[in-house]
Amino acid sequence: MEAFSYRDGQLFAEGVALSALAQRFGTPTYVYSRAHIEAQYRAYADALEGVPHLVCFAVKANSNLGVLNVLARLDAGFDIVSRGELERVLAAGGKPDRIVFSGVGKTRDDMRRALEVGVHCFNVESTDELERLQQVAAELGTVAPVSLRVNPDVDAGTHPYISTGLKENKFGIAIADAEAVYARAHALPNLQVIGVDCHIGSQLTSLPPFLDALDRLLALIDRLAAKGIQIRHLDLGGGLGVRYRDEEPPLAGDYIQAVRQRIEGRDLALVFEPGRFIVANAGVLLTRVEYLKHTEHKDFAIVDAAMNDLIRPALYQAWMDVVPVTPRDGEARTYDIVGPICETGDFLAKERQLALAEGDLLAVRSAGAYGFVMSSNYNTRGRAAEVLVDGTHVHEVRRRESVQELYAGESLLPA
Ligand SMILES: Cc1ncc(COP(=O)(O)O)c(C=O)c1O
Ligand SMILES: N[C@@H](CCCC[NH3+])C(=O)O
Repeated sequence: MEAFSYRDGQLFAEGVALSALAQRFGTPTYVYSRAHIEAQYRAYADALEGVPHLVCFAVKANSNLGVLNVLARLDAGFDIVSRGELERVLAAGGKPDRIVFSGVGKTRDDMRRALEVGVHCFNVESTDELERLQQVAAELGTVAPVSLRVNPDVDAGTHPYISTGLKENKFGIAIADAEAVYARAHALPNLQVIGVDCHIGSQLTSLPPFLDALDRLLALIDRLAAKGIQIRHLDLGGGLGVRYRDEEPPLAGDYIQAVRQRIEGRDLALVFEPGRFIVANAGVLLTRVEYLKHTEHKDFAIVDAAMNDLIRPALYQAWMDVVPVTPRDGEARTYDIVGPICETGDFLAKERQLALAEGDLLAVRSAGAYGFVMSSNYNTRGRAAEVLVDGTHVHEVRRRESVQELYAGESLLPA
């Protein structure tokens, strides 16, 4: 579904004009659509009907409590990578036994807390992590449910920074070593092997890499079964791409159908960890043009959002659509849309044809995933507000960071 659309010459988020949100909350502000988040979650959950499953939203994509709460109310699971994400999920009403804990650097403290609350599964990424988890679980007198994140060595065909399933990446346990590590996990008294998982990369726009990885994991599951190690769930991670510009990623329903066909006849539950797919197109970053600067070589629109608010263009040269909230008549020019930060890399978009005037509002689309969560205070800029639109209702799910908050917690040296 389209969460953001034009009516009466203005861009709306569901039933609310973005111009009204800018007036009420100021800019820059992230705006999310509840209906879109729900529809995207359901695209997974509905396609999985009839198979035991968990759709664990990857919290790293958007950890706003309001957003997590929308998903918790749908009984979603969550994929976390830190103690902070764990506490957020619990605060938002997520159930601990629907949480999978991923990440290559889990600390003892992370493990203790996750065991105390009773997460569904630890996705273990190395032998040393396995030994550490055994120790922590033994100290607590409990048993940790584990899955090994296997690196299947398939090329996800995505940006190298977000490709994770090749053997040169830091993630997971090489598939060639997996059987030995499973045997070790099986032998440790305070671990219970329940699953196998992989995550080969993000923003995948075709099915073959997913299915290739799946086939390798199924073969592994068979080899483990022959050794008496029963795998109960198969976690295929996240990674399903979305449309930023003209990509045509597979439909979630087709992806899941293809997976279901391949596991037919097996006694396996399915786990997925979608992040971007659920929230990317549920959000925009609303920003205002501060200045138009025309130089001999270029036209710049200097806006009040910057790379500290949305780093994807600077970090990955990601192309994100920028549209006027209230399109105006007049001559379009080719603008670079840049922020106020003292870095040449501080741009949101390059060479866009727009008719603009100072004070105009722009929306950076597809900003619901890896937007606010990757923001910083660089240049001592307060972080943006976040609001969630639900029909004609508006919830301020995070207020703008104040100037005072920017140095709270710091101190001068003693006199
Ligand atoms: C282990 C794991 N699961 C899930 C995700 C979510 O990925 P995406 O947002 O591409 O669905 C990631 C990030 O790529 C990840 O590292
Ligand atoms: N942050 C990346 C995705 C990273 C995925 C995390 N495993 C992006 O904005 O596209």
